[in-house]
Amino acid sequence: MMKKFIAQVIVDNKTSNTDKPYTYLIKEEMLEDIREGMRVVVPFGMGNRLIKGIVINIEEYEKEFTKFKYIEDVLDDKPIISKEMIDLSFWMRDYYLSSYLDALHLVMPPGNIKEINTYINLKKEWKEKIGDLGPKEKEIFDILIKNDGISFENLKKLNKDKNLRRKVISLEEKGLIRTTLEIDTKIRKKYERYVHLCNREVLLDELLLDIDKRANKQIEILEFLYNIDEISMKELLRTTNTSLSVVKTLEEKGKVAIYEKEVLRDPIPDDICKYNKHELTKQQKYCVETIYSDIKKGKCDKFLIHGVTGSGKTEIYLQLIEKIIASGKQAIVLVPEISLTPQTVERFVGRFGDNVAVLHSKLSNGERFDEWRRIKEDKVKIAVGARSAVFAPFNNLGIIIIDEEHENSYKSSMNPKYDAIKVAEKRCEIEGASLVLGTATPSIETYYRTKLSEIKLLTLDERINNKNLPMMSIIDMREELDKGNKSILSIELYKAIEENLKNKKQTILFLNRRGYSTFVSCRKCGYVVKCDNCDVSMTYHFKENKLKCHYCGMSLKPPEVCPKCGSKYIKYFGIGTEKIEETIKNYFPQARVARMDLDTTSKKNSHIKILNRMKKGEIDILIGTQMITKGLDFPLVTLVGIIAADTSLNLPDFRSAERTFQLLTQVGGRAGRGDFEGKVIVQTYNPSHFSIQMAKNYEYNEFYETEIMMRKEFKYPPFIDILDIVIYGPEEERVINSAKKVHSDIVKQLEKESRRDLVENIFGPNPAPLEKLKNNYRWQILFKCNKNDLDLLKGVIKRVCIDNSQSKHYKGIKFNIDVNPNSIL
Ligand SMILES: Nc1ncnc2c1ncn2[C@@H]1O[C@H](COP(=O)(O)OP(=O)(O)OP(=O)(O)O)[C@@H](O)[C@H]1O
Ligand SMILES: [Zn+2]
Ligand SMILES: [Zn+2]
Repeated sequence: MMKKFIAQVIVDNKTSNTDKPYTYLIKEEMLEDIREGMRVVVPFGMGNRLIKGIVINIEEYEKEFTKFKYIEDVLDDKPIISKEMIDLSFWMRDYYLSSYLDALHLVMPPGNIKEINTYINLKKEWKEKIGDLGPKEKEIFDILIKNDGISFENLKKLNKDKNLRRKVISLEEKGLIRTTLEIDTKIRKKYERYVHLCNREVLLDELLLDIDKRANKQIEILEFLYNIDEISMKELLRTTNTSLSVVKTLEEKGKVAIYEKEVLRDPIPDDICKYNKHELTKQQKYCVETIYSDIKKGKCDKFLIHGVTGSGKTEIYLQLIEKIIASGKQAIVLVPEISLTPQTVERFVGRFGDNVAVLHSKLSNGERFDEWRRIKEDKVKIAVGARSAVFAPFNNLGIIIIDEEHENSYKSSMNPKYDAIKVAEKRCEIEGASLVLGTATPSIETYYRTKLSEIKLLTLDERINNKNLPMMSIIDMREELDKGNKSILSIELYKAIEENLKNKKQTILFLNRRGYSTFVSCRKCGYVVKCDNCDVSMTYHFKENKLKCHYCGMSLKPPEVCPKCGSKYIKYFGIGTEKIEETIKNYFPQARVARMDLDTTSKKNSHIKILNRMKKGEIDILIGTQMITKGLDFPLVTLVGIIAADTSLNLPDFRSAERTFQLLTQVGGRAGRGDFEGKVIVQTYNPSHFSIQMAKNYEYNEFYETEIMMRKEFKYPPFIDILDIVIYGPEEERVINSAKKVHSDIVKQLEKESRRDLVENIFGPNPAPLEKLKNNYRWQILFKCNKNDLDLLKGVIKRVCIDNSQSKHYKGIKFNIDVNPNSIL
């Protein structure tokens, strides 16, 4: 039997019963053109409808192959995804139980693959090289001359050459054309007019021969252009101080060419200052050298830099990256989305300039695609971004650095619900790169792995210039009430702010909440205003005098009297940043106060503006939520007040102690970074809690030891894995019945596998903590399982839920599966 080649293709068809690779035969003449990671057109289904897909695997095949169809066409001249990234996405699909398409989507160029095309542009110098072309190539090139910028697909309609693709590649190799991927979005590309000389081969005198000697401006422009490659029209007019009409005249005379050129949308502001290199401290130097010597030896190890706040971790990253790119490799830096502040970006762009691509969620689709392409085409060496930057399509990755590794925003809430740290680790293994995690407050899971020697620990226990960590004092708010102080500020915090203002220093006040007050309730009967769709309490917003649901966005006018008992004593409880702002302005009318939370920063750049004012010293007191905990480095901040530590302590989550410790340490770490001692004041109703006491004394190791014991005792990660299935849908009864069916099917399957022992660690089905969300009822089944059993359990869940999701039992029902969720709300 003859040998043939087959390709596995994932087709772009969004129903889950087609979510598997399909096998296609490759025509012999196509074999040389097709690679893994390229897009193809294939006949699909009964009617052989032509659809697009992506090749994930090519192999030889010797068995019966008559039942397979042939690939119709190849759409790319180069793979758009590397083999390594395909492997990474399949690993994600397996680990997080997602679909092929969802997993592939993450590693693909942004946007819809249907909208991506290869475009062909002439290079400026094509005239000089046209001599080398054979007759067939010449034929193709003639089409290109008439259709500069044509898509590959359209070129195919104009030229039926069987080897068109190879000829185009050859034209590119000969330097006549350039091919680029481009996305056909509705977003307009950005073009600018450019000018260059038509004929550069002649001497300048010859060029000026037929120009009137009195046409000074024309001569000046030609002389100017003679010495440069090309220039944008705007700049030409400015530098030569001429008008457009003069350039137009030269165009008519055939001296210069005016053409449109695409300029890449560049999301990085131009006014970034240079960020100079620091001479490393001994501890910093030790980190850089240890990690780099490892990399030089070709090991691809994992490191945790545990460095106290203000110990100069960023400088370590920067100097490591410098070495990595000098060796010809590339670097990815992940930072939490909310720390993608100008301050962070400035450090990377200020050091490496144009070599940096910045990826964040506020990019437009066009900007995102351009950044993706700059990375893919090796125009930049460094990508800085939030979670999804872990998929930056570098071809020769040397290092992935993850700053603030303890942050929960590295876990995605969309399918696949991946953890960027785990994915980074996997990617480093696949591509032979090193992984560096950094934080002042390592997550319990990561620190545990340093104890197991899976991750190498590097410690920085000193701040730069030996600055002291700020003094932290804990205020018992119950005692304040006993003393008759009903204000939200303790006496100590009040006095400290007053003093700080007098000394012309800056203060940060932190609150783990937003809005004016958390909820509205009746003091007489206890009624609480809740959202009808979501069954969660609604939040009162003072300025608009409205109640809002933070899940579905519904808003209401607050009731004047209690809807239930008619009493007038319906009242606003709790405090929010707005309320603090009001109180502070009352107490300190002379102070310049600003507030930073989701409400004040929803407009693009507004949060940058607030931080800039802070940097310039135009704000005395900054009030904020989570947004102000991370990465900020303002030398004049000497006082940090934490209004209520209890909000994080009382979260219904096994990580609440860890979160509280991290929060106090991180927020506290914003103080005293300059030349002045810092001070932190923590207000709480629970002052003796170990997370608060140990944060006060900066005792990370003690905190870790206490917490890890509890995790072991109560069976939590890192000792086990947690799996969470939420079953949801619009009809309550169907949801409950489905949840019960899922549960009993899983139990049956486990019995079949002779693993009844696993059943005792299944919790539920129960109503989920958020029982109703956006008109869906939600039930939940939780699993705690030993690491060794995770694959088995996932296999069972896959069979019971995913493979059956189209069955009639589950009509109108959806499953939300999360492997090691951040929280189970
Ligand atoms: N070797 C050095 N010499 C002098 N200054 C330095 C040096 N390294 C870093 N710095 C400066 O020290 C300050 C603190 O550094 P950086 O912000 O990187 O700390 P960090 O460890 O990331 O802290 P955090 O975890 O709180 O964000 C910065 O202003 C930085 O410019
Ligand atoms: Zn009432
Ligand atoms: Zn709602």
